[in-house]
Amino acid sequence: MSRLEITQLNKSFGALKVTDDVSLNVEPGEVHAIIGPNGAGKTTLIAQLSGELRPDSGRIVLDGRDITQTSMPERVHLGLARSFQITQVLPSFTVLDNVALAVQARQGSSYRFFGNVASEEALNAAAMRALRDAGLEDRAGARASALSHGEHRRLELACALATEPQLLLLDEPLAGVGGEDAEAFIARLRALRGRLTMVLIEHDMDAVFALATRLSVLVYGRIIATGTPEEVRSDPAVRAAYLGEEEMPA
Ligand SMILES: Nc1ncnc2c1ncn2[C@@H]1O[C@H](COP(=O)(O)OP(=O)(O)OP(=O)(O)O)[C@@H](O)[C@H]1O
Repeated sequence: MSRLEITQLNKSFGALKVTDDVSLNVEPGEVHAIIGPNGAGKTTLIAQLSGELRPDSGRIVLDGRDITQTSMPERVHLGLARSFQITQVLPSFTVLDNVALAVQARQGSSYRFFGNVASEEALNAAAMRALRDAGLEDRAGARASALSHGEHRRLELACALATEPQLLLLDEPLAGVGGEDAEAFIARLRALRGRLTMVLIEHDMDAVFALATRLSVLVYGRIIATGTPEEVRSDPAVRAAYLGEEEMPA
């Protein structure tokens, strides 16, 4: 069974068709990148997957369950997390406490943050696991406001991981992140490959080709190609669509 099945999804803003009959399967453990020129409809597609936007028609199925009409919080509960959107980092809280709050949000009211030592320890242990996966464990005690931009993005990743998602939607995780920070981030995401399924939108083509197991290319709301990085890279229609836009690695 596919982790995610998107069938004939359509979404328009007025006369502008932004998602045009999109069908796509994402298999468990894969990193599926969605690339395409500016304005192709990538963010709009992700927003429909997260539940922020409702499609006009079509179906979204997560692990065999139709979630097309399911609310955003319920989707999170079902194992779908959108990084960089579902969590708001609290700057005056420590890195660890920020992630612990995200763990607590997943666990609902069954845990209390204060008052019960055992539950607090469990909360912190789960938060530390997420911090390790995001490569931020050595910054656990720092205030979130003291983090660099790259570290801040990894904190957001840790908060998303704290919800233990089956499917993680990553919307331009490397935006504004450069150099070593970007490399560290890509290494973290690579290490997570196979453990959870990811749908990735990213403008940095080197990162996309380093991470994606498969890619879909979106142009004017339509998927013009889906395949492995090699297949997509050599597809003439894809190269034509990218001409004069973003660079495709040779
Ligand atoms: N809420 C909205 N109302 C009207 N038009 C919208 C809305 N959101 C997006 N659009 C339009 O839909 C089209 C697709 O936008 P979207 O942000 O999904 O593209 P994108 O591929 O993510 O672009 P980018 O790579 O530049 O982030 C654009 O033409 C955009 O102006």
